[in-house]
Amino acid sequence: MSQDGATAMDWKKDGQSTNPTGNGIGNCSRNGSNGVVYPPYSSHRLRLNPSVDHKPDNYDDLQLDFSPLLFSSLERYLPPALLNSSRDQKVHYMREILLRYFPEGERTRVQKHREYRQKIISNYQPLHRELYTMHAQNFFVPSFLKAISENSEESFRNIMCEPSPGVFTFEMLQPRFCEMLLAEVENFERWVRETKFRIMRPNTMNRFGAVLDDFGLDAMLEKLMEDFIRPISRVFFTEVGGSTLDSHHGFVVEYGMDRDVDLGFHVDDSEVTLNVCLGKQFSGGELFFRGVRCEKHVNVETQPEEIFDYTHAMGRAVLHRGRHRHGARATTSGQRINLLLWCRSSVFREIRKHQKDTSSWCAECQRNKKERQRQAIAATKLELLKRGATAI
Ligand SMILES: O=C(O)CCC(=O)C(=O)O
Ligand SMILES: [Fe+2]
Repeated sequence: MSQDGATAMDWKKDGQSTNPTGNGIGNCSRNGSNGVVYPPYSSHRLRLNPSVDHKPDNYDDLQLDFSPLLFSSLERYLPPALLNSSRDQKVHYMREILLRYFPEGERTRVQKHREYRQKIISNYQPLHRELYTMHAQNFFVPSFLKAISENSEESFRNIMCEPSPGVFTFEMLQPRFCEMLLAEVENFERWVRETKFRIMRPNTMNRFGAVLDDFGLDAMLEKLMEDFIRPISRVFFTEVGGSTLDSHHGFVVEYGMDRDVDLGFHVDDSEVTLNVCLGKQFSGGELFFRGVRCEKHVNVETQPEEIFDYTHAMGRAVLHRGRHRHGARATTSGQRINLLLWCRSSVFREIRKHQKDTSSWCAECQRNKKERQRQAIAATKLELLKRGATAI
């Protein structure tokens, strides 16, 4: 695939797709982008600040399509005139708002995915149960633990290299953890083969690999994001929602002779991506980076200073923005397995729908902005010179 045509790597979540295509410029998976029809525009609004003294109704006894707790929590944000109206009126008003954010098609898809996970979890026997809850001392190397506990830009910089702007690399996982996770993945794949269970692959560009969240590792990986990746992202990736990361997609990718060979040029469906090599023995498989781009500029040419290649090493992490265009070269011998954690911020995604200026992180937007400023200054100078000349 050409390195000036980056694919937006999607994350198929419905479990039914068996023919992923990584071709062409796709769209990131978001609310509203899956052919979902929104209810017509409505003037229903919530207040910015809650009425803290208001005691919300209880909705437990109603047959609702959203959690009763959601209604009780939302009630405090209703316009004051509605606070004392009937429960039915309030439900009607709040439901219409909720549907705008979480339409029916999306809810059905989430429900199906929940059932798919449940089916796996109730049948699959884990090999290493200690992987399923966060044991930081056993998982991470001491330098990483120290940097996280000190929780400052300085402590992070002490353990990190930034070989190219926005690409951070650091020692992270203990060899024993890597070995155990590899064994767990192998165990899961054996179970899949034996039971002929049809599993979903991690995204639209991988034919191999497994979604760790789907066989019980989601709680541990959520903790990994919240307690370890978010503090770092808060410092280095604030402008893409680094401090508000609130969901993740955790998976492994596998390359080798009887696996995927390489990975085309793409952007991830994430705000921040953590990529850690778990092993095993391999050659090749370098990651190549080619600059950060917004949707509009995803295929704009690479500047020489944006070219950066990275060689994976077991236990070493790479952290980058999801919109940092990248790909993986062919793994020429052996087998390479990497742990990927795509971290997302719902707040950032919501804000992005309304705020079009992406010059704080898209390198091309930044270049265009600087060029406009340069031209404006040049035009002002010329104007001043002309005025000076006519005044003489
Ligand atoms: O193979 C790799 O190391 C890169 C994987 C990757 O970029 C992805 O899965 O999003
Ligand atoms: Fe990626």
